[in-house]
Amino acid sequence: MKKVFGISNFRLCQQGVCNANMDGRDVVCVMPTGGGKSLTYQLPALLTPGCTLVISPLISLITDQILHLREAGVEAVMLTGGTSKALANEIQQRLTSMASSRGGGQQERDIKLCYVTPEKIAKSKGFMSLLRKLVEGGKLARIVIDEAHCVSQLGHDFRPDYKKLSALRQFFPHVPILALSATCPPKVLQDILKILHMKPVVDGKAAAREGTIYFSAPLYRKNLHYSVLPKPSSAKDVISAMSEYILQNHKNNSGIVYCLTKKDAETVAENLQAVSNGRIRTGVYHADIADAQKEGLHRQWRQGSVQVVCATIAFGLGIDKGNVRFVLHHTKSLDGYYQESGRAGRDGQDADCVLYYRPQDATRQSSITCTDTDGQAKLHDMLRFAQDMQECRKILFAKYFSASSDLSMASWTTEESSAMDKCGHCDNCTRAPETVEHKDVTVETWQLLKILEAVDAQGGRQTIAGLSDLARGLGGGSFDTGGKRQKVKEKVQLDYDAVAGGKVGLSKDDIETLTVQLLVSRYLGEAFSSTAYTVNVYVIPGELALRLSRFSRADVVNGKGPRIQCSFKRQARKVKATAAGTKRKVATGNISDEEGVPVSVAGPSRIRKPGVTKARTKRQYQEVDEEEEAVGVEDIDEEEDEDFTNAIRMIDEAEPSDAEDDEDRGWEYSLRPTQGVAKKRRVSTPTKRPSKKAGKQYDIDHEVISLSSD
Ligand SMILES: Nc1ncnc2c1ncn2[C@@H]1O[C@H](COP(=O)(O)OP(=O)(O)OP(=O)(O)O)[C@@H](O)[C@H]1O
Repeated sequence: MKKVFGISNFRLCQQGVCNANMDGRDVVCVMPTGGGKSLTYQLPALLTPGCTLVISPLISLITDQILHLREAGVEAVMLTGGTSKALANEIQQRLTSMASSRGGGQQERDIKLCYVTPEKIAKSKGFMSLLRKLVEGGKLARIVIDEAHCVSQLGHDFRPDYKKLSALRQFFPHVPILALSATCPPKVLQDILKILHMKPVVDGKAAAREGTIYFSAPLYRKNLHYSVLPKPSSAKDVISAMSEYILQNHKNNSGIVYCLTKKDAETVAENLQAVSNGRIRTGVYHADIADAQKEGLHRQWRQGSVQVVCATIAFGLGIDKGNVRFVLHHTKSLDGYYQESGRAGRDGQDADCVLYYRPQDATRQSSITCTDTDGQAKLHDMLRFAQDMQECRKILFAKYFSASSDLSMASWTTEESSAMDKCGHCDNCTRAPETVEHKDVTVETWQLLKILEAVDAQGGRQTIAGLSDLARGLGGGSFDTGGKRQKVKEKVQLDYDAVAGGKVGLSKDDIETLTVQLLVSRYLGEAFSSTAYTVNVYVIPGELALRLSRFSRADVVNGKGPRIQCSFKRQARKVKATAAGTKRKVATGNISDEEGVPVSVAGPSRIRKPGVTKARTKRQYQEVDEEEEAVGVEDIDEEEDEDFTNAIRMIDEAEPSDAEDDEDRGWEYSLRPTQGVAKKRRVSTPTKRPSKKAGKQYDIDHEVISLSSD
């Protein structure tokens, strides 16, 4: 370990996993991203005769591992769709000669680790035939399945070809399997065992000879400092904020900016470099970037000639660079935020994981996930997390994962602290008290509900931003009837006193923050209107609205009905946002300035009017290994072939149909670019009345309407 990998001590459960591996056991090992899973098979691979087969989901991940191993002088190879035919033939010849060589010892030229993508197992009969020869020659030491949660549809990264890995145990029943993952809730664990035909888990302390040993390490990484920063409304200002953040806090540090779409990644990379006058050197990484370019960028980033990689999710699994000091995110799912933040601080040193958020993100994301109930629930989890200015981020993650994935709270317990102990170093733990105002906003909530009821009664509807403006009396206090009842849209004057006992006395930002809180707590709901061009998101009274709106204003003022509390961000003296790149006080107190005065980790709270945005996103694994049949082994065993084809067919048939052709998985929503249309052009009038039920989709496909981000 010291000589080859330069590592002096084992981390977490590495030693146990290595030992179990050397004992030829089936093992499932769950360690956080960056925990050190690779060592758990790379070290045993060097210490046992034969070749260790590693199945890994992405070419980028494999390339990275090969790079490391070659640097360490380890005989490691990869066989993927991108491997040239000549090289593939050479590798296969080496493996074939290993298979036929006598004796159990090791030869100098033996391939110790062979990395493949799952497609190789699923589709290449020749390769399976070669594996069989290795097994017959006693030269297949173990099979490692990295990111093993990809076999399960219950996990967040299901990949159809992973399911076909069940053929491995069928064909090679005596080769030990090591399944590795960073996120593996109990249901997913059961799925992994079932699909890979691994034996049931046995007690690790008194492990019977047969059975899988399960190792898990705490998910909490204390060197990662989570924070949510306010995101400006215009794309240009977001770039400026990021540039400022990087130059102030991480001027000479490597980092990643995760973006929702490929286009976003390109724009952010270009603009970040431009806005910083070239001081921040950026690169772009997404599925459409050519492999050679990806490798080049990865190399430059590792060497430090590129400082920041602006990337989609494609730049993720297995990216191993120790000194990543910051990871910035646009709003996305909590799972994604957690997973991708794991790229930071893998060397154990402090790193910042920043989420840029503004309440208006609710609208953009909602328009993407409107047809997907699961997606909507996840969005609300994210909004709750982002808006929370009190609870420790570590505890929020622990609660979220234990609820959403049945991960036990104990997964967050470490030797030093329990899962429910505050981390003491996230933004909420270090927030200066004067930068947050906790307020009873029951009356304001009642007013908003009453205003929405009045708008709804006139057939109108309001976006988050529109409601905020209307509630404060902007635009002369009038609203559009929306043309849902009448053929022609009309402006109607809102009688504030009669409807809501006056205008709402909160700022625009505060109303937007409150609106999002009311959305996630179901006092408000969302309605979507799809047009040929976009999906618009409106707020409507939610399923709990009547609990409050049935009372009169006087009753509410006098304490009747539920009480609504909300936290609002307040302006504080501007300081460096977080401190992984600067001084950090990792303690229970607040961050202090030079004079010891507590200061905020939050930026300015003012949020400007949103511009036009496009709602498009695409999830994950664009980098699927397409070609597999091309790698030719001349002497394919026909009988084996047939068995193999049958086995794969049976697995295929057992799969639910929705997983079949889902190579570029996940959900996708595309939006045609919209111009800043100033005026509404009415083609016809929709006939349906809006429902008060949350989530109702209006049928206005035939209407052409003007578009804004909301
Ligand atoms: N015991 C150790 N001591 C010090 N550094 C270690 C140790 N084990 C692993 N590392 C280093 O930690 C980094 C992360 O390791 P590795 O890539 O194996 O993580 P991982 O668990 O596979 O993460 P991911 O899930 O993101 O792929 C590597 O740079 C590795 O060299």
